[in-house]
Amino acid sequence: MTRGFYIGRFQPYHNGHHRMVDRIASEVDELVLGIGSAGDSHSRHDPFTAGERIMMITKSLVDYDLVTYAVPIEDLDRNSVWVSHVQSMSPDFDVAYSNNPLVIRLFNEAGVEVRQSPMFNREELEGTEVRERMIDDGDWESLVPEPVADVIHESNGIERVQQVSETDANGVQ
Ligand SMILES: Nc1ncnc2c1ncn2[C@@H]1O[C@H](COP(=O)(O)OP(=O)(O)OP(=O)(O)O)[C@@H](O)[C@H]1O
Ligand SMILES: NC(=O)c1ccc[n+]([C@@H]2O[C@H](COP(=O)(O)O)[C@@H](O)[C@H]2O)c1
Repeated sequence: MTRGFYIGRFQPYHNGHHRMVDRIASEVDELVLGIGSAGDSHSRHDPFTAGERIMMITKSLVDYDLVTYAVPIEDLDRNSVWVSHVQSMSPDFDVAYSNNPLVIRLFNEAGVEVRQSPMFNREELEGTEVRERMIDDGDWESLVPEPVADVIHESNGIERVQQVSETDANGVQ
């Protein structure tokens, strides 16, 4: 039995994340999705709450033949103990998945095996691109699994992203 751990901010969970999970699913029996920066929401960089991100992930993975757990992980000011913090919040795992150089370094230093994946269609499948399209009333829905679009509409997410991204009269965010 192998359990994996995949950490990301998932702001929002998009088709690039989904393709990575698809690939991970062929290597593990169970997967923990760590929802990073869990305390952050209502900003241009991090518009969605941990709860909304849990819904996006849970509904997108419902048809997978894989036991999944979504676990919110708040940020710490101390990188050197971050892996212990993650381990204290998550079910035990055998291997971590990430393409983020800091995350890879911290897990490796703590003796945890890390596997990377190729970046899938990174010109479009990037959280920043999805959020920019939301702000510009562009086609963001084709970049996310259908249940993610439903969760975002249900929580009036587009109106929120647009409003928190506005600058005030002085150009300050
Ligand atoms: N298109 C993609 N293909 C494969 N892996 C991806 C893709 N997009 C993101 N990832 C990986 O998924 C993990 C979580 O990514 P994250 O939630 O930061 O998304 P992002 O698209 O990089 O978002 P943002 O633009 O908001 O920083 C990281 O390891 C990241 O490298
Ligand atoms: N010291 C810390 O709190 C610390 C260190 C490394 C990564 N993280 C978090 O892990 C997540 C990594 O995900 P991304 O690959 O999506 O950036 C982010 O939420 C990031 O803030 C936190």
